[in-house]
Order: sequence, then C-alpha cells, then structure tokens
Amino acid sequence: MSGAPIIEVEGLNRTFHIGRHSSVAALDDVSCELRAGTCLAVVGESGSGKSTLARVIVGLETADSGSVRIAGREVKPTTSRARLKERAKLVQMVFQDPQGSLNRSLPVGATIDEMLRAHRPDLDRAGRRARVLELFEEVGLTERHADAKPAALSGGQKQRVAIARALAAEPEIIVLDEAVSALDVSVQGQVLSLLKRLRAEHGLSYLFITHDLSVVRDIADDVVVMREGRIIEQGAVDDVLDRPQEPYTRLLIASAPRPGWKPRRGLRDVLLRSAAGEEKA
Ligand SMILES: Nc1ncnc2c1ncn2[C@@H]1O[C@H](COP(=O)(O)OP(=O)(O)OP(=O)(O)O)[C@@H](O)[C@H]1O
Repeated sequence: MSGAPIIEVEGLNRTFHIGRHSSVAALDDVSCELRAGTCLAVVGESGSGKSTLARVIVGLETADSGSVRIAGREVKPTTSRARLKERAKLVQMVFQDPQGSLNRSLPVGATIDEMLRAHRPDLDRAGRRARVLELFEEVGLTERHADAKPAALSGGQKQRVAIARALAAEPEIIVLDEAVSALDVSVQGQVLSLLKRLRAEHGLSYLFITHDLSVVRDIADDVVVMREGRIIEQGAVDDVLDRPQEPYTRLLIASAPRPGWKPRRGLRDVLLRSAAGEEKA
C-alpha cells in the first residue's frame, strides 16, 4: 500500500567534533518521512548531511538525539547479529561505488550467494544457485555475468549486481546513496529504469540520495532539500522543483546542468558569489 509512512525521521541531530575546538552539525533537527511504495530524494550540496542522514536511518551511524522509525519500530544502532539481520531484511543500502560491496577475488554470483545464505536458510545450494540466476535476470544480467569477477564487469553491470545483492535480502526499502552518480548518462538512464521497474514489481520504497536534480525528476515522488545539516524545503518533486520557495533551492535548480549546458562555474562558486552579494538568488 502506498501512502502510509514506512520511514519516520523526527528531530534528528548529529554533531561531529573535529579536534578540540571545532565541530560540525551534520544533522540539525531533521524530520522527514518516506511513504511506502514511493521514492524520497534527498538533495543538497556536498557536506549538507545527506549521507549522515542515510547512515543514521540504516543504523550505521548514531544520532545525538531524535528518532528513526522503520515500519513503526524505532531503529537504534546495534551490534546484535539478530537485530542487524532483522534490519537488513527491511532496509538494504546501495552505494555509489559497488566495488565496496563486492569481493574482488570472487565471482560476483558468490556475493549474492552469501546474502542468500544469510536471508534464505530455506534454500539449499542448488536452490541458491537458481535464485542467483533469477536475481541476475531481474536486473538484466546473465549467468555469464554471475560467474565473472568484478574486474570483468562495467560500472553499470557492477551497480546492477549491487542492486541484485540488495534484492536478495527481499527488503522493503532500499537506500541508494549516489548510486547512479558515477555512471554515464545513458547507463544511468538504464539503471533508473531498472529501479523503477523493480519498485513497481516488488512494492519497494526508495530513499534516494543524489546531487542530480534531473535524477530526482526522473525517479522521485517527494524531495527534501538539505543545507548545512538542515532541511530547508521539502514536498512533492513537482512543487519543490517547479515552484521552489527557498532562494537556496532556486540556486540549486539554476546551477543544475541541463541538455546543452556548458560548465562555467560550480554550485559552490555560485553560492559564494551569492553570499558575497554579487548575485541575486
Ligand atoms: N565521521 C565523520 N567525522 C567527522 N565529520 C564528519 C563525519 N561524517 C560526516 N562528517 C561531516 O558532516 C558533514 C555532513 O557530511 P555528509 O557526508 O553527511 O554530507 P553529504 O551531503 O553526504 O556530502 P557528499 O555529497 O559530499 O557525500 C560534513 O561537513 C562532513 O565533513
């Protein structure tokens, strides 16, 4: 069912202390929710707190205060294997660099087999092999890819393997942290289409971290805009991107690459000029 919140984030704070005298508020009173069966994008410039939010949500990072509820249950960091497994069944994460979750000395199918061993104790060896091939087919890969080592696959193929690995746990939610950012535009489009199809087929919900607004338009239903640890604007994608209320959101949109766009200066440059009063927001 789509609509009821599957992730509820309330009043999250996380400050990192760097040395004795310096600190950064990576999350400052952050509240948002992901509705079941939908995709929530988190956008903002580098260092705005997007990854910290994702890491707290999946339990890889601790918040100083505030709460995260997934499917109605509060999430707390834990080292308990049973708890971690229970959480992995609900939420899986896909990172920008799929290499990190693949073992370079093993065929990529073996990585999926490992996931199945953890999450599908009902399957024997042959059953797992059949399931590996089924998952590869789901993400547009073949047996040949399953038996290849990561080095023999392209970036897009490796990201498909990372998605298959996430699916192996049969989660309800996938958190994607810049998962398509390293891919070139046509491969990116294919992986986004795949994600959309999988979402429809499996009723998945996505938390999608990206700095790319064209990706947001393509896949997300709702969006939160972060700046310096705070959510400064949130709502339906069309509302926020077509009728932004905040000057910072307008700047993000104005500085986003479009077809035919020639890079002149980066967002940070635009923001610095704006802060210095050289350019109107
Ligand atoms: N483990 C850590 N120790 C110290 N500071 C940290 C740590 N993790 C994050 N930070 C700081 O918290 C702030 C938010 O970082 P975060 O990685 O969440 O931003 P981000 O929006 O995901 O950036 P990017 O798009 O570059 O990945 C940054 O200033 C970062 O330097």
